[in-house]
Amino acid sequence: MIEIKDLHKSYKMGSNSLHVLKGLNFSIDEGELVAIMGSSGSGKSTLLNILGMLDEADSGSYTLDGVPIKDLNETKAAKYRNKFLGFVFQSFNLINYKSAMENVALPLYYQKVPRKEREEKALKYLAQVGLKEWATHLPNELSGGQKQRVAIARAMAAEPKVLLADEPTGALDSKTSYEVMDLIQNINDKGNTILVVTHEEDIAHMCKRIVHLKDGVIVEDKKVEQVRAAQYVK
Ligand SMILES: Nc1ncnc2c1ncn2[C@@H]1O[C@H](COP(=O)(O)OP(=O)(O)OP(=O)(O)O)[C@@H](O)[C@H]1O
Repeated sequence: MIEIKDLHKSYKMGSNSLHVLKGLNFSIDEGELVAIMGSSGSGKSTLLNILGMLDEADSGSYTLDGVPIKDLNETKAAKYRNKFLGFVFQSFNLINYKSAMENVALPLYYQKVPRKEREEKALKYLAQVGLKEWATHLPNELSGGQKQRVAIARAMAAEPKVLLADEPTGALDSKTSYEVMDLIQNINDKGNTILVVTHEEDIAHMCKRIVHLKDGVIVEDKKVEQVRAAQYVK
């Protein structure tokens, strides 16, 4: 599903350059649930932004579902991104003046899905994250965990093959974090490929594989022998 080879990324800072990703290699198969771990500044978000086609590497290759990303022009890249990738962020990124249902329906609006169909779909995805009865509520009437579940429903409504989650539990207490990870494990069980950036060990151990970044290089890439079921950690 995802293959990167010798990926490099630097940021220019005046006359200096900060080499953030230093030749990363890995491949991720369809249906994997992978944690990307590392301390602050190790390059996790930079990597996720490149995988999410929100940023480009300086060199190396990135192939998504068999297509080399470099070969796509801007329009094709945007279409490809919308089709294949869903995003979840630490700060939820919901639109405050839109209801939970309208937030979930938003990607469908951009896909030009007719109104009735997108409302039905939005309700279906809200129901899947256990929030159907909250459909008409605004984000500020929801708890942090509920907001993140709306954000996950919104990402899933576009039916992406790959879900990229950047610190999805970073703003949540432990109990709520586990509820969100339980949802992520359930979505993965249905076949979606999911990458979760985290710096929390216990969250990483709820994934099936951990890729550990340090100073822009992969220092460890291991299968989790006993994946923790988030459902039972309360
Ligand atoms: N747009 C940018 N311009 C300049 N430097 C940047 C930019 N984005 C990130 N950096 C720097 O690149 C390094 C890696 O940042 P990145 O956000 O990828 O790390 P991270 O592992 O996700 O960190 P955190 O856990 O704190 O979010 C950091 O030193 C950061 O300051």
